[in-house]
Amino acid sequence: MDGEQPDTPSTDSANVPSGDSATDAVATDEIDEESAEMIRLESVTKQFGRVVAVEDVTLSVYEEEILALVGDNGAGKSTLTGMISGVHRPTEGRVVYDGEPVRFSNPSEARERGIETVYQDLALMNDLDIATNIHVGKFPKRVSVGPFGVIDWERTYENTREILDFLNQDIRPDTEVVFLSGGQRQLVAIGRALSFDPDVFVLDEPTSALSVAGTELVHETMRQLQAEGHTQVVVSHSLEDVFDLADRIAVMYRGRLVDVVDPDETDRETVTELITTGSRA
Ligand SMILES: Nc1ncnc2c1ncn2[C@@H]1O[C@H](COP(=O)(O)OP(=O)(O)OP(=O)(O)O)[C@@H](O)[C@H]1O
Repeated sequence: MDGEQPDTPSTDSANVPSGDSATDAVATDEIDEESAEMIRLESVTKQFGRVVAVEDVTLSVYEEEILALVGDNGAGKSTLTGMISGVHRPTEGRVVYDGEPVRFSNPSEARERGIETVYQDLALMNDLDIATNIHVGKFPKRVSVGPFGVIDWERTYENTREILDFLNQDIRPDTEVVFLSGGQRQLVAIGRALSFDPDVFVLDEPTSALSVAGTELVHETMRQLQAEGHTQVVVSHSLEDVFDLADRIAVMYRGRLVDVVDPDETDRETVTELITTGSRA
């Protein structure tokens, strides 16, 4: 807020909040020096009027990693991811994407650069089929006269078949979404994001409403996205999710980033403590 933080932290300090040497030791040790930095949030602050939703957060996201963002209600997770996905602009600080400072005005600009967000409320249209849900707003068109064009349904269904194949779903593209399980619906939402061919996925609570089987389906897909080279930032309330999936866990508390931990070297009690008190016991 007061600009005391340097604008450009060193690579070592780019993953951790300042002022906690124990934290620094954990967070820097686990970074693979070969990993390329995909996103760097540099001292970002976001204020809504008098509310400081995010305060002076510095955090890097590395290529092909799954970074989980956890924190209590109102901790600032959505606001932070919103600054990556173009929903919010930082009040202070900056976002560096693929080595270049960016200032997205809206999610479309982030999408153009390869950042795609999958929201928790899927907003799928139940009575329409999978292909339509995936392509709505961007149907492939056949050559036509005038501004409207004619939808190329053959390509629409072919594209959808390819996406469903990638997702290992043996479902017809013309299946109405109402007939799908919760997990499959979430995969359709991921499939829609996938159709933009992004480098980075920002996933907001992707399994919060799902059964155990649905959760596993989404986890498998996220692992597959990772294997295909995608970078993922996932907001989650579920420590089970986070410990199962994440390469690193970033913990927010009252707008601040309080720690970045390696799930293989941390237990759930420690992360719960960080979420609820902002520090380790
Ligand atoms: N558009 C907004 N206008 C005003 N205040 C906002 C706005 N968006 C978020 N806030 C406030 O900023 C703070 C952080 O909210 P945010 O939604 O980022 O937290 P969160 O960790 O995602 O919470 P949750 O887990 O409940 O979704 C909260 O105090 C919230 O009320």
